[in-house]
Amino acid sequence: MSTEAPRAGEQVIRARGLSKRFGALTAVDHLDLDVRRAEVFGFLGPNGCGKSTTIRMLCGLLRPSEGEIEVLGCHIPQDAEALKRRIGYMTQKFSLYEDLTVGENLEFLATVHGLAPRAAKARIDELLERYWLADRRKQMAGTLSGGQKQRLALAGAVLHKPALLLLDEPTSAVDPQSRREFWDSLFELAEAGTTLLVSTHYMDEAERCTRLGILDAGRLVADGSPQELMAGLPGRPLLVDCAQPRQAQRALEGLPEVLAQAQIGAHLRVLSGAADGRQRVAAHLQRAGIVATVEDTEANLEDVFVSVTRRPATAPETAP
Ligand SMILES: Nc1ncnc2c1ncn2[C@@H]1O[C@H](COP(=O)(O)OP(=O)(O)OP(=O)(O)O)[C@@H](O)[C@H]1O
Repeated sequence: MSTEAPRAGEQVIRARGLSKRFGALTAVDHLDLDVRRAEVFGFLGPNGCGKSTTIRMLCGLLRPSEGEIEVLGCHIPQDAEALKRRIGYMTQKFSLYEDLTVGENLEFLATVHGLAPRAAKARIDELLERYWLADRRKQMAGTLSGGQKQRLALAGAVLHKPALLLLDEPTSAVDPQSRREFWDSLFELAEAGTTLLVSTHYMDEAERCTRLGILDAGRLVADGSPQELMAGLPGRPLLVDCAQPRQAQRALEGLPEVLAQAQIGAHLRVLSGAADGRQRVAAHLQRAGIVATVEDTEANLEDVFVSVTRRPATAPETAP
């Protein structure tokens, strides 16, 4: 087991054949995963596809049914205790002590991590400044706003300067401004050499990742940089603008030139597998009596998501 901090380009997470079964349900199904130092690796996938289960196995919190895991040179689950001192883990529930003040939450964590009192005080002062919480030090954590709780949870997760930070939907409970600020903080950490694995349902967040893994029903169905994944789309994306996108979607169902389609807002996005897909889709809609304009459009990550999972991405608050 290595105790050194990983060097640039060095592998931080390596998983092979990772599986987790809960009774008859296979939540994670023979997953291979490689994450290198200072990557911001985004984990995407529909609800229930196995993201949290995978993250919990990588942290050593959940025992795999099958497979090998090596994180920061630690073999999991054997070296799970040693690994816990070198990683940070944060979930959407934030895991704060609501009846302790902001300062007391961090002091408690400093004790857990065995920081000497003087070093703990300096580190806590630094983190309270960095995450705009200095004026909240004496406030009960339970009375903080969602964005403030999120910043306190991040401060707690990085208190011991972990080499790897695993974040499970850390932004699902906060507003768009707090989400952007939170991601700026994540990039600061990555620039300083921290490796990040973060699960999200937000495509704007996924676009900011250096690499993405998309899970579907426990399997890794896509892996690459956002640019690579968009360049590798199997068809051409089309934007269908019409008054009844659902009706248009039904009319196009089953056509051989339609590889995938999803309603995004008031539009229908169609992935066409034919060179003359735009004309064919327009003609088909016209024959079905649907008034629509069909345009070629730039590929985006939503198209990638739909093409590999056959479902539109759903942000947590809009999930069924
Ligand atoms: N302890 C458990 N016991 C039984 N089933 C479980 C347990 N934990 C997770 N599951 C099941 O495993 C599957 C994967 O769950 P997981 O939480 O990993 O998905 P997810 O991708 O993180 O979902 P979401 O995006 O909704 O958070 C789900 O069907 C879930 O119900």
